[in-house]
Amino acid sequence: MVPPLVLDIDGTLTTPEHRVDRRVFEILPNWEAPVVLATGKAFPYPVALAHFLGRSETVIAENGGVVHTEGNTEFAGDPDACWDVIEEFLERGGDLGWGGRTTVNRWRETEVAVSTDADEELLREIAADHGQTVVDTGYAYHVKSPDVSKGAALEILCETCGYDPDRFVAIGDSENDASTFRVAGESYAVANADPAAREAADHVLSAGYMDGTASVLERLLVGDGRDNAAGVNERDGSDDADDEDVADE
Ligand SMILES: O=C(O)COP(=O)(O)O
Ligand SMILES: [Mg+2]
Repeated sequence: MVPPLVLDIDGTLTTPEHRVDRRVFEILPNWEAPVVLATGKAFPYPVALAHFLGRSETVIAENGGVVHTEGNTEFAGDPDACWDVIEEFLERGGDLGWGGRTTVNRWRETEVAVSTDADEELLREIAADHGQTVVDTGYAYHVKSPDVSKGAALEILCETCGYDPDRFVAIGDSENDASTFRVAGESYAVANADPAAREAADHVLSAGYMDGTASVLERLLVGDGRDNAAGVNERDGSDDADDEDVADE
């Protein structure tokens, strides 16, 4: 029996060129347990991906600012405060980036995404002054409420759906996945993960992007069990035989 999954999108289900990897459409449509897409992207993106996978729209978007399951959508965060941060950031010479009018924030409901070309120090200073925080996902700086996270959203979603969070296997690549890793029963950081994700994960994979994710999913499918899925070395440095999927700790 495969476990339920909570999967990040950018950097985890994608290629290094930021495209959704074809294996997502080979493996996930028939996964015989819940699949939760948990992303920093705006709400429509995981909904569309779930739809085109032929799966239920059970998604976490905007770093936990949106929790959506069939028929129930919950929002968290303070978008007005986030936009106040942006207004002051622009007044003080900051730039949202993205080359002007884009869809990056068009459907975002609870936070604001700023290009990683922006003045990070100024953005962080102003966000703190407004009681907000900045999360760097490697794809964008997200100005968001500090008490909003993917992990907190997973707990809400599990409560709503009657799932046990400890049954979930989580895979991700950046600091916005660390809270998910702390809630899920088992967690994997792909090789391209940032230090925060690597530190929070139970296992760090030697393969990056969807190569790493697929190595875990394929192991779970053949019934290696969660203890022997890719990333078999426990963080406690047990002397399991090195697995080709596991980075040297
Ligand atoms: O949109 C981002 O900045 C990151 O998205 P992700 O959480 O799916 O990696
Ligand atoms: Mg990611």
